[in-house]
Amino acid sequence: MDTRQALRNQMRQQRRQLSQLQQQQAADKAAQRLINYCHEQSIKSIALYLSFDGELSTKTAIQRLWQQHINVCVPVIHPFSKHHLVFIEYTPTSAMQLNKFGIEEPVLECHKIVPKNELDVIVTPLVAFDRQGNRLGMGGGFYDRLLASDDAPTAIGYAHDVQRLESLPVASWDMPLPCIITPSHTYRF
Ligand SMILES: Nc1nc2c(c(=O)[nH]1)N(C=O)[C@@H](CNc1ccc(C(=O)N[C@@H](CCC(=O)O)C(=O)O)cc1)CN2
Ligand SMILES: Nc1ncnc2c1ncn2[C@@H]1O[C@H](COP(=O)(O)OP(=O)(O)OP(=O)(O)O)[C@@H](O)[C@H]1O
Repeated sequence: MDTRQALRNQMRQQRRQLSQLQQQQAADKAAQRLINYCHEQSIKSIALYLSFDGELSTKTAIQRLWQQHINVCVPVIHPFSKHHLVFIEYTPTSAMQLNKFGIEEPVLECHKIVPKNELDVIVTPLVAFDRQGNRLGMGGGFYDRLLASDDAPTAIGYAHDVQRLESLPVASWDMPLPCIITPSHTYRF
């Protein structure tokens, strides 16, 4: 198994071991940091992910973004373009289903698709990050592909503190992040 895959397994296990209480407290603290970031950057439209596999929960953040009338979108796995995502408007009344990975996503309705260049920021999930802002994801290359195009908006990371490492093995296609929010820090790179 290569180093990146070994690291993924190890870091995914770490975040899954956090208790429900730790998860809840982490989600609340990170949400406050994300709201501050959105105010500072005058964000009106934001993409987040819907958490699974011990990821830092976005639930509190999404509730608060809705209260502030910021448009929230979440990724849906593209039905036929392999390893691509589309972003769909997400509201308290969205009809939901599970995708092939067991992650919640809104039912894909074309008129709810938001082109990525209409988003002010994309909050990416990650498995690990390092002191330079490098990001290791689940291994599908979904976010790397998305962020490689010229019209992609700023992407920031959202993760537990335990997902931080000194340094990550970097691949040529990896897109480093300018900002990563954890429950206890807002890192700028
Ligand atoms: N919450 C969330 N949503 C997301 C992502 C994410 O990382 N987090 N993704 C970010 O890219 C995309 C999904 N990417 C994924 C890539 C691999 C696996 C996964 O569980 N792989 C299994 C093997 C599964 C299989 O082959 O059927 C594994 O590694 O154990 C899950 C999601 C889109 N949505
Ligand atoms: N911009 C791109 N264009 C085409 N293929 C890409 C691009 N970026 C990554 N890939 C491919 O995607 C695969 C997975 O990449 P990688 O292991 O870096 O994913 P990841 O960052 O962990 O996952 P994700 O971005 O989904 O969270 C690699 O085999 C790589 O070749």
